[in-house]
This record gives sequence, structure tokens and C-alpha cells, in this order.
Amino acid sequence: MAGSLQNQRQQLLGIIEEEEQEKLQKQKEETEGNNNNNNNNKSDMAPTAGNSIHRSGSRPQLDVSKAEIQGNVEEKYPTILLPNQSDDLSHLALDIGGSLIKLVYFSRHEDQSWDDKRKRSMKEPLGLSNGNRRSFPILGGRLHFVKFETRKINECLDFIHSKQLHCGGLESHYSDGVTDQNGIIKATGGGAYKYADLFKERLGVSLDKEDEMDCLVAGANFLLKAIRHEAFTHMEGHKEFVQIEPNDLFPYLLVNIGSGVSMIKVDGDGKFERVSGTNVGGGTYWGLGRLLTKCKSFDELLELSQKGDNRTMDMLVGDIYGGLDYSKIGLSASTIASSFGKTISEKKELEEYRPEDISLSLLRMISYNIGQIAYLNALRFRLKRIFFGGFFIRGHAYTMDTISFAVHFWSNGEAQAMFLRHEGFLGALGAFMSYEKHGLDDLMVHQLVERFPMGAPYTGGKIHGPPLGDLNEKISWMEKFLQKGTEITAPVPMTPLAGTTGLGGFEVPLSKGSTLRSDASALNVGVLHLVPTLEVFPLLADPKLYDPNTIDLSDHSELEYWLTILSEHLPDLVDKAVASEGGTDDAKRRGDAFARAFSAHLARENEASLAVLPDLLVELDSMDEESRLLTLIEGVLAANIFDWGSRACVDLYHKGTIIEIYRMSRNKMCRPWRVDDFDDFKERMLGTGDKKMPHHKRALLFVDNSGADIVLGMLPLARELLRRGTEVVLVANSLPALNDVTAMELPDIVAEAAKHCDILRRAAEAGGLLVDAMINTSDSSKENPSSVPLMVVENGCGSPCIDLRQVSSELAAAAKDADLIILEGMGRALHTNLNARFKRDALKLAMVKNQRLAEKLVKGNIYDCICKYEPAS
Ligand SMILES: Nc1ncnc2c1ncn2[C@@H]1O[C@H](COP(=O)(O)OP(=O)(O)OP(=O)(O)O)[C@@H](O)[C@H]1O
Ligand SMILES: CC(C)(CO)[C@@H](O)C(=O)NCCC(=O)O
Ligand SMILES: [Mn+2]
Repeated sequence: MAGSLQNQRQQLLGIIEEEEQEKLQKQKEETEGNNNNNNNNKSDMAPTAGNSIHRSGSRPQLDVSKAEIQGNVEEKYPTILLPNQSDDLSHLALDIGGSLIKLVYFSRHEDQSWDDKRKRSMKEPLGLSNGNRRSFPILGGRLHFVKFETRKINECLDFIHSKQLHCGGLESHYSDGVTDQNGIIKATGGGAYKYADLFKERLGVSLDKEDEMDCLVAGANFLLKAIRHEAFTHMEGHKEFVQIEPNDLFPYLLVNIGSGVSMIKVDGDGKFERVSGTNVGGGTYWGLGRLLTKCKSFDELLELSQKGDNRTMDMLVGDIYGGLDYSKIGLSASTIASSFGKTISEKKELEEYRPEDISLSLLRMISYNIGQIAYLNALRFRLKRIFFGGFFIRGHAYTMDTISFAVHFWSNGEAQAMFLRHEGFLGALGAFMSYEKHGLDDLMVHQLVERFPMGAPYTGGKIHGPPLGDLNEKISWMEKFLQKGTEITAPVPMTPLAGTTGLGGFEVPLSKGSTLRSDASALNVGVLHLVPTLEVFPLLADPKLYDPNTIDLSDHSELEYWLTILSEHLPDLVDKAVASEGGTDDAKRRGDAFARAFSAHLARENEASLAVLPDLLVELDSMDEESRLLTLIEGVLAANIFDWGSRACVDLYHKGTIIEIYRMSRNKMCRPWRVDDFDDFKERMLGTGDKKMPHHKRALLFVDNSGADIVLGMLPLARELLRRGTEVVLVANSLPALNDVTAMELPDIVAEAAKHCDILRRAAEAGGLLVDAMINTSDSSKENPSSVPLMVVENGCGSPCIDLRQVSSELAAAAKDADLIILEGMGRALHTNLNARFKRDALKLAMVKNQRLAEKLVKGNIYDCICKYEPAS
């Protein structure tokens, strides 16, 4: 149930995030040129120092070897040349079919533009330059799925052009100057041949043709192996996901229902045979349907069918048998004996039939026929599983029910029809996979996770950003495209029609529904997030007993309370952000302004905290070991007040400055805390009397908020551990959520803190976080010449609540050698994981910033502190 809390938070933020991305993308496209005006004053940028933690090979990596800064090092944002980074080239693939063009493209990091902006706003006050940090690996990316009608190929060309997908797209700033190979795009489908010249002419690119069947199979195999919740059954209106074991996938029959239909027996990766096909397919339904109903679009035709009654068109067994069943061969009176047969006996003209009925009858005829032929081929080769793809299906309940019925009925339930969520994108995905370095080939099983469907702002029916202008406005193709998709909404299964069930024959399927689903929510157009998660955190004492949630959200009142808190919280954050921008009256632009204001605010928090860090360090260094440890833990608890996820904290922001809040918080730090295991922790760290304790080998610090929390709380604690000889791994979120610091941002913050502290600097260097030696360190403690490393890993999460059953492989690897786990913050240590048991020593630190939670968890009050220490179990 934390899932729903998590999702809710993510959803709320996602809405803003997606909007901001679109906006920033536009700004970026406009300003891209400006960043490239560098001169040739080259400076070497050392290749990445080896990090003692192996980064996951499960996702595209940024190859920074031989990286060098192009242009003047003094320049604020010089372009970095990455001559060996070839992944960037694998960003777009096409499947140009008889009816539709499908595009798949990859953007390396979903927040590329957002992060750039945020980094800029953070670097400016800090005066950081690119030269003394290493380029940090990229955290996953996104696969985008878009389709266009083939007859409107110009729209597709405009879209590719507007996004610059043909020459490196979003990544072009990385590889500026190495664009010579960008003139080639992988393409499949008949149109790769037919339109090759047009692509050359309009975009100056050559289409590298890949075989259509090869691509369909590669796409299907990839989806079925790598994506959870890809395949599902659909019977009588009921949808159920099927988890296919990758070792138990083959053989199967792949039926791709495009304009025409191909049936392919698949025996393995690249092992297949096209065993059949039929020319009665999607093109037939759309073409005949258009002629017979005058519909202007495929969706309109499909939507019409939902209000249809096929009995006015189809000749039923009862029509032939005077209302009787033909039970001897198992046919009920209501079974369709002949599609459209009824129209021969009536003297009616086409205009006298309802277009709704025509559409339904046609849809049923074609779907049933395909299902039946598929079954016969499955029988021919003794295949039990049939996967149906192609855009004819369009996630339409009636179509799927009809196909499933045919397969189920004729095979006596032996064979099973399954559908794929990325139905129409198999070929395009296959073409994408055919790039030599697409970076997805070594993905582990089911590692791709969809965070939320693309167009979170669209699925709610609300479109933010500029109004859709005239059709020539290139930038809004996507918006128009998505808007089109959202005019249609989700299917609703209908109640069964009375009296139509009979003996075995084909009846009217139940799920006619009244409206279609939206393209966006169905991922026909959408984004697949490549989030390298899904490993169990190896230090859980017993993964089977682990439940991340502390509060039971299946308790309705709890659920309601937290959902209300979260949904009321967001406008406040936005208001705060807008206000800190100087207050804009352009209310519509508030959402757009959010991320910029937010980043600026976070940068100010970091800046303010970094400014007081040297004093704090001097103060700490003047203490004896014991008081220092206590002060450090107090510091973590006090700084944990800076939490934008807490309503109370946001209220505090209205009243005071960061330093005022911090001072107030520090002053309240009197022991005993509400949960106070400090003495046990101290004993483990420092021993008692003469008994000295060995230091921990490696500590994992799950960090929480950006600003004072990380700078004045967790980094000084990390420093203490490092000074004692413990390796420190800072574990931060992969994706942004509230004011949580992300793994992407941490190296910058560490680098800045390292300027004031020799211990941090040496450790960061040893951990590969810093490349160049820092100058001007003001820290006096130089007793640690060769340091243990300080590292940063991403946790695979995009929420303050951490489910340790699903962490990044990087974190899992780092955890193997760890013997101390420190979880910090309400989300990580209270809402989730308070009750988690670990195989290693664990310290849970948080300030409770919610009255109800304080009462419920510790019978205490708001701002109470928790210091829970549990030795290895
Ligand atoms: N918006 C749409 N416009 C047109 N057809 C659509 C649309 N949505 C779904 N379809 C259906 O999908 C079919 C096309 O599916 P798909 O894109 O898989 O095939 P294709 O690649 O164009 O055809 P082929 O592989 O035979 O060359 C159309 O014939 C139609 O039945
Ligand atoms: C010709 C293709 C392969 C083009 O995608 C497709 O439309 C198809 O499989 N049509 C059916 C041709 C047949 O086998 O009768
Ligand atoms: Mn096709």
C-alpha cells in the first residue's frame, strides 16, 4: 500500500515534471546553438577514475574515455566531447507500414534538460566549472513511442525534424562534432523502401533497411523478456496480465495484425518462420469501414462499433432455422451463420443500415476470422500460445474478446490468445534493437519499468502549455497527437446481452464499451522508463518477511489522511515556488515555473548550508570523540527538518530563513529523544572503557533531503566515518522527488563541500567523485593522507519511500561489502523500513514532522526525534 502513497506522490510530481520537461525541451531547442560557440582552446579532461563499485551493465552507459572539453575551459558550460560515446546514435528507429508509421526513440535521461537547468542554477552561485568533476554516469533513460498515419508522412517528417531526432536529438550537445554517422536511421516495413528517397530529400538521412519479420520477432522477444506486464489475456471483458518466464517463452505463434496479417512461428531469438498470413486485416476493416460508413478516422469507426448491433447485418443460425438452434452440431440460434448475410434478403440500401451496426459487424468478422486462422496455424505446429500484435487491435476490448473467443472456442481451451501492450510497436522496437549499440541488449529480465504513462498532464484531460496553434506550428505535433488520443477514453465492459448465449457458437462478445481508451494511457504513444531497479536489497534479514510499510494504508482512514495530506501539499509547494520567483501573476504558467523556482530554491539552500559548513567542521574538530559523535547525530536529526514532504516544514518556510529554522531545530535537540538508542550506537562505534571496537568496513548512508539535511547533517557524519577508516557510500534517489537529493546532484555538492574539507576531498577522489585535486581547502585536519573512498550510488527509486525489494543493481552490489546501514529521514526510516530487519548493523534517524504519525508510531509529538539502532541480526 505504500505503493499507492508512493505513486500518488510520484504522480503529483510527475505532472509537473513532464510539463516542465516539455517546456525546457523547447527552451533548450531554442538555445542549443548558443552553447556551441566555443573556441579551440582545448584542455584535457581525465578519463573517469575507477570507481570501486561496478556500475550496473544493465543500461546504456556514458562512455567518457578520452573525453575532452571542447573550447575554452574558462567558459561556464563548455561542450564536452565524448569521442567514444556511440550510444547516442541509437536514438531513433522507424517502422513504416501500409497504414501507420511507428517511431521509437530513446532519450538518455528523462530529466536531461531539467537537470541541466538545475545544475546551472546551482553552479552559478557555487562557481563550479565542469573541469574538476567527472562526468557522471547516466541514470537510465526513456524509450518513446509515437505513431503517425502513413498517408500523412509529412507530419512524421516534421516531428522528427522538430525534435532533431535524425541528428542526435536530445543528446546532440554531448556529441557535438561527431555527427558524421547520424545520417543513418534504422527503418523497417515496406515504407523503408518506398519512402527512402523522401527521407533523404527532406531530412538528409539514409534509411538503413531492416527486414520486417526479423524486426517483429526481435521486438516481441524483447518485450516479452524485458518488460513486466507486457502480455495479457482478454476474455469476456476481463483483462489479466500474464507473466511469461523467459526460459519458457518459445515456441509461440506471433500474429501481427497490421494492414495485412503475418503469422510467424517463433522458436528463439532470431529463429522463426513466417508460416501464414491473410490479406483480410486491419487495412480491410479500416478501408471497407470507411467506404461503408463515411467515417473520417479509424478511431471514429471503432467508436461507432461500440454502439452497434450486428444482428441487423449478420445472418444468424436462427434466421436460417426459423428461430431454432442447430444443436446437433453445437450451434445456437444466435450464432452468426454468415457475416453480413442478412443484407441479402432485405431490400434495404446501404444508407438504410446504421453505420454503427456495419462497423460492429465488420469488426467482428475480421477479428473472428483472424483468430480462427491463427488457431489453425497454432494447431498445425502444436503451439499453445499465440501473441497478437499490430495496431488493428488498438487495445480494443471487443476486438480482443472476439479473437480470444475464436481461439478458445476452436481449440477447446487448449490454445491461449494473448495481447501485447506495445502491440503496434514490435517492428519499430525490433529496428531499434538492430542498432549495434542500442544499449538494451544486456538488460536483465524484466528490468524495464513504466513509472507513469507519458503525458501525465494529458491523461487527466488537461493540456498545459501553449494553446494548440495552427497546424504548421512544428513544435506542437506531439501535443496535437496526444490531444487526439485523449479525446477518446477508457473502455467500459458492457453487461451481457440477454438471450444470446447458446451452445458453443459465437455470440456477441460482452465488452463493447461505450468509449475507447486513450492512446496516451494505453502507451500507444508513450514512454517506457528504463529504471534499473528490481533487485532485492541483499542485506535484508529475511526478504520474505520484509514489508516496507510502517503504517497500514489498507486502513481506510489512514489512506484517506495521507492522500489528503499529499494532494493538499502540492499547491503549497507550487505557491512557494512561484512566490520565491518573485511572484508571477501568470497563473497558467505557475506549473511551468515550478521546477525552475524549485531548483533555484534548492540551490540557495545548498549555498547557504555550504557557507556555514566550515564553521561547523571547526566546531566539530574541537570536540572529543564522544561529544563529536553525539553532535553529529544531533546534527543529522536537526537538519532533517528541511523536508518539503512535510506540511509542517513547508509552513516553517513561510516564517523563517534556513539558518533560523536550523538553529531552532538544533536548540530543540535535547536527549533523551523519543526513541534513543544513541548509547548503544556509541558503544558500537567507540567501545567502552578499554574495549576498543573495530571500525565498520563500509557504511551505506541513505540520504534524504537536499540543502542543510545533506550538507550540515549527513556529510559531516560521512566525514566522521571516513576519518575512522570506514568506506562511505552515499545512497541517493535515482529520480527527483520533492526536495530529495538525487544521485546525479550529489557529486556536485560533495565537490563543493570538499573544498572546505581535506577528509572529504581525499575520500571523494579515492571514490572517483573528483578528478582534479581541489585547491584552497580550508580544512585543518590532514591526518588522513591515503583515504578510504567516498562513493555515490543511486538507489533505483524516485520516491522518499524506499521499497528495499526493488533497488538498483548498483546499490545491491555496493551493499555486499557493507556492515553498517544508516537510513535517514521520514520516508526512508519511518513511513517505510522502520520495522525492517537487517543482516548488518542499522541506524534509523529521523525527525517526525507530522503530529499524527508521531502519536501513532512513538506516542509522541511533532518534531520528536528517532534514533533507532539495531545491531546485525
Ligand atoms: N489511427 C489509426 N489510423 C489508421 N489505422 C489505424 C489507426 N489505429 C489503428 N489502426 C489500425 O491499424 C492498422 C495498421 O496497423 P499497423 O500499424 O500494425 O500496420 P502497418 O504496419 O501499417 O501495416 P503492414 O504491416 O501491413 O504494412 C490499420 O490498418 C488499422 O486497421
Ligand atoms: C505484406 C505485409 C508483410 C506488409 O507488412 C503484410 O501486410 C502482410 O502480411 N499481409 C498479408 C499478406 C498475405 O500473407 O496474404
Ligand atoms: Mn507493419
